[in-house]
Amino acid sequence: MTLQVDALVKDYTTRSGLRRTRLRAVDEVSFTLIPGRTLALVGESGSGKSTIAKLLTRLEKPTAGSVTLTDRDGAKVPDRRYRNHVQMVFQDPFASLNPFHTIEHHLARPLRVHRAGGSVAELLEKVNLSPDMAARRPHELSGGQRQRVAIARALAPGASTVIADEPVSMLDVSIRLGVLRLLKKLQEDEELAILYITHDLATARHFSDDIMVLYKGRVVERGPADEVILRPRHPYTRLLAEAAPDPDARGRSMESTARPGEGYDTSYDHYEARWLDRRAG
Ligand SMILES: Nc1ncnc2c1ncn2[C@@H]1O[C@H](COP(=O)(O)OP(=O)(O)OP(=O)(O)O)[C@@H](O)[C@H]1O
Repeated sequence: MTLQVDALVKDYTTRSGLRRTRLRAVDEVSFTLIPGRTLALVGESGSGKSTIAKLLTRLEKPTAGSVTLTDRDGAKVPDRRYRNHVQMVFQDPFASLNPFHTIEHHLARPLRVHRAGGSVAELLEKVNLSPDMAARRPHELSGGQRQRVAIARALAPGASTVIADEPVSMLDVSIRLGVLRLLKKLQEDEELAILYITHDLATARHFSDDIMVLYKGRVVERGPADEVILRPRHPYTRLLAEAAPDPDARGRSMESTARPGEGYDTSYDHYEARWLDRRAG
């Protein structure tokens, strides 16, 4: 399945007193989500990222432009099947699961409704959770485990495309990497197409194939992840890149200065976790 987004526009009208003002939240945005690839959508607060997510998941209607899902043969997927294929993982794993229902309930329902095949145990295994989690309720799980359940629930209807809107920003820094790695693994094993929405350039670089930078509703830059980060062309991307340190460069300089047994562990994991930690603090 391929999700083709063409010249998408979303205008909002706001009122203050008698005055009505129109705001173009998304301005002629086009991109394609391809199986087995992750595209990062990066931009500051208010740049239009969540509006794009709402348009792709059909929570909102576009003012202009189109979103089309096509199968392997290039045939358009009918609207009634669109929702099975395009699923969302939200920022807040606490709000997105019903506290009164077990994990079993959360996962069995979409399996049944969409007759997608597979079992709750298989879904849990895909997201690296043990089968005994099924009997628990959301409050008995950690934030990371809940987000894994949210990902499993997105997969349950047989999703081919996942829109992940800041999927780790509310999680404890120590477990963010695990959840991002899981998404990466699913992208590869399940041939998922992922739109990774974030304001964080460092994780966008490491977990995405391509990056698209949004500024005031417009795409100002796009390309392979490394290229966008290392050779940003647009001044706004440069600003973002300067604000986010380059982990590779730091790793190299640490290696060259630290003697064996002292200083930092330069392995990617530790570095990234520390770096995320620092940002959070
Ligand atoms: N329902 C709405 N009515 C009016 N304006 C809206 C509405 N939703 C979003 N906007 C405006 O559209 C613009 C884009 O908002 P959006 O939430 O898509 O940005 P964002 O990049 O996702 O930001 P954040 O990272 O803070 O979530 C903002 O100026 C916002 O105020």
